[in-house]
Amino acid sequence: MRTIGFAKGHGTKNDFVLVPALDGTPELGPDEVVFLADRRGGVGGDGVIRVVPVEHAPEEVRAGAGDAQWFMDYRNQDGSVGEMCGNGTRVFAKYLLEHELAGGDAFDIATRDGVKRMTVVENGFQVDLGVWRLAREQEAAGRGSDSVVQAVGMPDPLPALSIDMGNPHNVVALPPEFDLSTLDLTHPPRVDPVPEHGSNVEFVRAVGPGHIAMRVHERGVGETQSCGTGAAAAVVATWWWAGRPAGQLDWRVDVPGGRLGVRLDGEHVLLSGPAEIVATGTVDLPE
Ligand SMILES: N[C@@H](CCC[C@H](N)C(=O)O)C(=O)O
Repeated sequence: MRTIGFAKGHGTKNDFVLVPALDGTPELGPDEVVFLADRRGGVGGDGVIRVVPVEHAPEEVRAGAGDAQWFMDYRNQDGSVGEMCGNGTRVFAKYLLEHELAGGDAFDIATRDGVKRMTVVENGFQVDLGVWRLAREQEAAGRGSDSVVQAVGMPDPLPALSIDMGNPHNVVALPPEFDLSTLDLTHPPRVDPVPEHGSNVEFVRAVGPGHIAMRVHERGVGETQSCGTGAAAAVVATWWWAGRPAGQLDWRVDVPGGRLGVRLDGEHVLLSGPAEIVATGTVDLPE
């Protein structure tokens, strides 16, 4: 039996099991990730994050790590690898500071989507998520959308926009009067065309100027209380559909687990919000 240390944390209730791997171990296979993320038989979380010194990161991460000292090795609840996790970066940063593995008001962390700059801010952390991209620019520019999404509780399939935030998203806008709580996200939404590598899907409703509400169905997880890269994609899509207004660069995003801030800074997207570590302990991995 292998006994490992863990911490449990969340960012707007998008929750993670953090596993310190300070000498590069433990490695975790998909079954061990599924066990740790299991809310009944394991610790429980939307994802599992290993805290890995960059020198023990995979070669492709090390090559682009710059000055970053730590690699956020993120896995989804189903054991699959995710390139990026916006809420995860803040919880990871909180863990590093609490354990004096990082210091100061700003530092870099390495992810599978490159280096992310973390800054301590009043309500938690801000992360520079990097440059957003339309996944199918020509098609989106022509039609205003490039895919169609249908979920249980939506009267009809609706056009959506595929956005690359380092990981894949499809954002669908619902009418402002639509009650998001009527969606049934226990069933995965259908996205057409079917994304080659799967997709996170955001259901968005405008609340007011610079203010949206959303629910999200995450690839490899199911519905979560929050998704940082999803909030960023939702803002980008809403702003893009609105004709890219220069005066509307700061956004609030209400998610079931709380509120996130998103700032559009040139082509970069900055995400801010809280991060909490709520427990630490040890756990025995099954044989
Ligand atoms: N919750 C995350 C995104 C986690 C990864 C996602 N499920 C994927 O597979 O792309 C966030 O806060 O960004």
